[in-house]
Amino acid sequence: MTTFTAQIQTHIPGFPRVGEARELKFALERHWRGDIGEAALEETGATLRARHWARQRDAGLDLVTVGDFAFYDQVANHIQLLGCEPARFGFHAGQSQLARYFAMARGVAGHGHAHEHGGACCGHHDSHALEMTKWFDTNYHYLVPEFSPETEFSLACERLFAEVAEAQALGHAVKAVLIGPLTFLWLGKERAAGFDRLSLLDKLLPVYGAVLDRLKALGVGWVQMDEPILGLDLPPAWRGAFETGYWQLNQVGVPLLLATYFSPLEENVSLACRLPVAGLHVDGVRAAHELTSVTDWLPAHKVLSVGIVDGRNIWRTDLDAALAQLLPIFAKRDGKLWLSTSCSLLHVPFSLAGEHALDPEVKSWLAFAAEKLDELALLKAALATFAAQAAPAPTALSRHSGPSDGTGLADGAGLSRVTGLPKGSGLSDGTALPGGSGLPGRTAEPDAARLEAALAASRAACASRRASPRVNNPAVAARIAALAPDADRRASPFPARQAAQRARSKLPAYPTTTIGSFPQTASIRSARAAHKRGELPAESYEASMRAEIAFAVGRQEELGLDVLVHGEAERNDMVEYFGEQLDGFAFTRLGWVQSYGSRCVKPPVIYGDVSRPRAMTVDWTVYAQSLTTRPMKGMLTGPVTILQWSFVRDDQPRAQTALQIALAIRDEVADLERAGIGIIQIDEPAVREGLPPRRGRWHEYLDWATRAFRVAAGAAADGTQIHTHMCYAEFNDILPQIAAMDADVITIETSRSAMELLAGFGAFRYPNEIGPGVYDIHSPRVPDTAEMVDLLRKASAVIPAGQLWVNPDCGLKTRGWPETESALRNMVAAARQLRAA
Ligand SMILES: CN1c2c(nc(N)[nH]c2=O)NC[C@@H]1CNc1ccc(C(=O)N[C@@H](CCC(=O)N[C@@H](CCC(=O)N[C@@H](CCC(=O)O)C(=O)O)C(=O)O)C(=O)O)cc1
Ligand SMILES: N[C@@H](CCS)C(=O)O
Ligand SMILES: [Zn+2]
Repeated sequence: MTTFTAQIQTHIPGFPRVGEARELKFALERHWRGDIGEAALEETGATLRARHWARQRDAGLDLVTVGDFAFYDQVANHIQLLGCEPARFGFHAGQSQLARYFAMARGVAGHGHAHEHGGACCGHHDSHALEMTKWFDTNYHYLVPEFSPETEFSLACERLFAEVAEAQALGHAVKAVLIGPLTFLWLGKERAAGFDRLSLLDKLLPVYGAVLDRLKALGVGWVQMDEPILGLDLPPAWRGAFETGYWQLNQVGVPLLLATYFSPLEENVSLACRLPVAGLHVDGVRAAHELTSVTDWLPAHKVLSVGIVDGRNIWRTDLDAALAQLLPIFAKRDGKLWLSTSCSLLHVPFSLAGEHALDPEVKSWLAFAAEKLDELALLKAALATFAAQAAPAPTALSRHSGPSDGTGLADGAGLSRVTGLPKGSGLSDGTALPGGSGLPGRTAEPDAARLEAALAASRAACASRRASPRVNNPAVAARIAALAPDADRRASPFPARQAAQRARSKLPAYPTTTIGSFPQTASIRSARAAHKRGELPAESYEASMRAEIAFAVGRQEELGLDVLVHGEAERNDMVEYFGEQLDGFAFTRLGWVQSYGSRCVKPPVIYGDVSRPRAMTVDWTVYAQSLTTRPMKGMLTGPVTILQWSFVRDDQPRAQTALQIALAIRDEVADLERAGIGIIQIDEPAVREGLPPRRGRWHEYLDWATRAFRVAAGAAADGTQIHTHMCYAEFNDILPQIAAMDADVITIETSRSAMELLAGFGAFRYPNEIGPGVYDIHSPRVPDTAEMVDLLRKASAVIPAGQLWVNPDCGLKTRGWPETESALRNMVAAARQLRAA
């Protein structure tokens, strides 16, 4: 067994950094408010790192990961490490590196305040924060590096090396992690026309070399180089650059583990396998079907790290299935195998330990970051045990390193050809063994009984999830089976609907509206927190939310907006709020996941068929409408966004889950309509980020995703105006599909890409009405009227004026009231100027 355990190593690509109780969030916000200094913030960082490394070691992992911590974002860390901070932040002598870092992440306003984050705001004094965009298909936002022909690189920050030393001083075996040079360049954006950022590679590689030299000098055993772009459609020049780049980096002589995740490698399998590195990590969940070819192609002297535990979702691993997958690979790799999570655990919550309110059955189906560490340790122990039982020494396993023989196992290995598991192991008989659920820790090698009990507990949980009556709801299945083929079509085409809606609402030209949320003030949040703690009765909580709604409606009337919103005071989050009210969803108490900087979200868990037991938004909306004679816009989150920002069941296609959510939203639309609401917005900001990494699969996704939206909206009468809203992404490459969603009005974020996006909409001749965001809500800066008039004039040049709406880029929940009111006042004035002209 010792021989096998020595050859099986466990590690993770990264760990959540915000802390079990969001300690980092609170420390950051205190620091930004000026309540604590840098030393105290640094101390929080060091405490969290130490705790998280201890977690990894105590769970039994062989290596702890260093370099995954960041005070704001891991890409921003690399911008500082590699010395390519844009010069515009007015850095000055004596300014600390951390202050420079936050300036870059949050912007520096000329008027003495920091911006919350990116966006092309404050262009006139050019100190706006770096843009933020989605990290691949996750709900995490990274800061976008900026590149131009003048960009220079240098080893400019000691932080990574200090963290390595910190971990070593604590006695850990360290694997450092870096974003690889190709992925770093790919994620950046060119700030000069006609410039190709790949041309910077020659300048960048020596700096990576210097970083690796330093890590080597520190005695780091392994460096994980994250290159997830190997799972994308790469232009040939980028593929070629991997060969030259890694040849150069390999010269340093520190073992490199090339890490890919989120997507299969496909045509890049052979490239990834032959690069001159010491090991390759692959996503064993999303690229499970490639495990055999990678196992076959990867030269025998290299380490294969299989990301067998899902780092993107929260389901407990089916350990039997995982072992069945691993055993043949293990045999082919001569017993030398690394086990890991598919990707960094940044994307899952910290631990299930505090989830006392979660239904115990559902809870038993889940594994968050801490539990996933235990799963890895368990898989290692099981694999070593089975291998030891099957053969006394690794030499008895296959030495075969060529293409698969089909069985995946060497003759004489003594493993069942059906399951890949040793006969009598108890793994393949499906019986749930009694015993503790405690998974093995590092303190002692788990004895056979403990291992068997832990495996049995895992098996029982997976079996309970498969068989549970709460997962399948026959009424939902019946409704989907009976869904009319034209359920995704409105009764009439857009021109007829537009006429009916204009007759009903009688809005002026350039109608003004907002995207839905108004400031989520500290008093709103603390009222909700008190209510959740049981200290504020439901009636008092509801009364205070009604007062907030009345306040927001009053302000909007006073500002002269045309289409009002209730302001979303009662919503903790635009997805979680709906998840809490839908059947088939579970929600957590502490299941926070970092979204950007200090901001977190708590994604709900979709574990079963989705249905809507009762109306979710009607009372609040009707109350808001009762306060005004102006149209009140109902506010819903769309099916694709609810799907994308939740943890989704993996036992049926995502398309099916999206359709179930769509039917629930469809019923809400019908209820709002019946209650007299004539304008309903169905937000779909996450449509773009749901696109599969490979373009070849876009079509299939866009078909079901846009249909889900149309099903949600499809029952609305012609005179009911359906809006949708999108933000946080570039949309120009999916304009036909956005148009096919057939919303009557789309409000869309435009300020980050200036009016580039609108040019796309204009060129495409987007057929319905559009509200291009006329100001960036991510900054407290108040844009003046002239600036917004200018943007609207530019918009009118490409889109017929009769199609245009006037609104901010996105919701105002992260803003304060003073800047919100001033900005909206200027926005209404801008619309009036255009009308007058
Ligand atoms: C539009 N965006 C969203 C994304 N994903 C979502 N699921 N939701 C989104 O809105 N992805 C893309 C963008 C990302 N943008 C943001 C913007 C803002 C936040 C944010 O502000 N997050 C808050 C948490 C919001 C929340 O859920 N609040 C709850 C609980 C609040 C809380 O922590 N309460 C404390 C006590 C507070 C007190 O005053 O006593 C507690 O419970 O301990 C609520 O309002 O009830 C954040 O703070 O990070 C996220 C993404
Ligand atoms: N209605 C939501 C959309 C955010 S993308 C809001 O206004 O916050
Ligand atoms: Zn938005």
